Amino acid sequence: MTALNLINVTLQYPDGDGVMTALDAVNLTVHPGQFVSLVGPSGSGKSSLLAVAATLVKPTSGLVMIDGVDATALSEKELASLRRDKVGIIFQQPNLLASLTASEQLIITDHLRGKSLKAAAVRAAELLDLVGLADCAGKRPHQLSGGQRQRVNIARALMADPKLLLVDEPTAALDHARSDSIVRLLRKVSDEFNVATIMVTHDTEFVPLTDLVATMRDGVLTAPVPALAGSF
Ligand SMILES: Nc1ncnc2c1ncn2[C@@H]1O[C@H](COP(=O)(O)OP(=O)(O)OP(=O)(O)O)[C@@H](O)[C@H]1O
Repeated sequence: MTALNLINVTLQYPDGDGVMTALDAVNLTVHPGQFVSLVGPSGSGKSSLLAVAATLVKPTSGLVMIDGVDATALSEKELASLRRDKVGIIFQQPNLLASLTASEQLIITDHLRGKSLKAAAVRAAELLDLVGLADCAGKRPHQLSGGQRQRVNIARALMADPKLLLVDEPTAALDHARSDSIVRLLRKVSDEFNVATIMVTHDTEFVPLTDLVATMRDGVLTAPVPALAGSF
């Protein structure tokens, strides 16, 4: 079973009298445990691809298969539960709730899914430990560094045990050392959780930590190639 399969996906926006093609017949297959870098110039369609894969934006045409389910055939309600159960989304800015502790940020997501508070608290503690924040469980966002907040963000995205992790510029707000450790953490998460991860990045130096790299240009995606140093 593939975690994500985009088949001939085209996304167009109205643009004056015509249309702007943000995604042009994009095909992409990502298997469980694969870590894919998505690179390309500004405005080439990377965020559009993530939004379509996250089922937040419906493509103009084509299929979006997540864990074997065709998301383009689902109702809004079915899509919301597919997203909640199968997709973890990590944006550049963590968007943590200012009044909640690190642990509560995680617990609340599981509680909203109908899990018991006790089970959610156990899972939250495990995940905070995994991301290296066992000592920070009781801290609120303003007591954490930028890198620590991004780690909470990653842990929160893992609460549902997603099949697909979509990560948009996770290192954009971080210095080099913190960026490196965040990408290494995502590598570890992909391996240990067998989750398919797509990371949009401008930092091509971190691409070799991933398995494959795909390049976007004017809405067209090149087939992914092995992400070896110097290969892209
Ligand atoms: N909601 C929208 N309405 C109209 N056009 C849009 C919309 N969202 C994106 N676009 C256009 O689609 C194209 C692709 O944008 P997108 O944000 O996906 O690129 P990107 O590669 O992620 O760029 P960046 O690296 O700057 O974030 C751009 O020309 C953008 O202006």
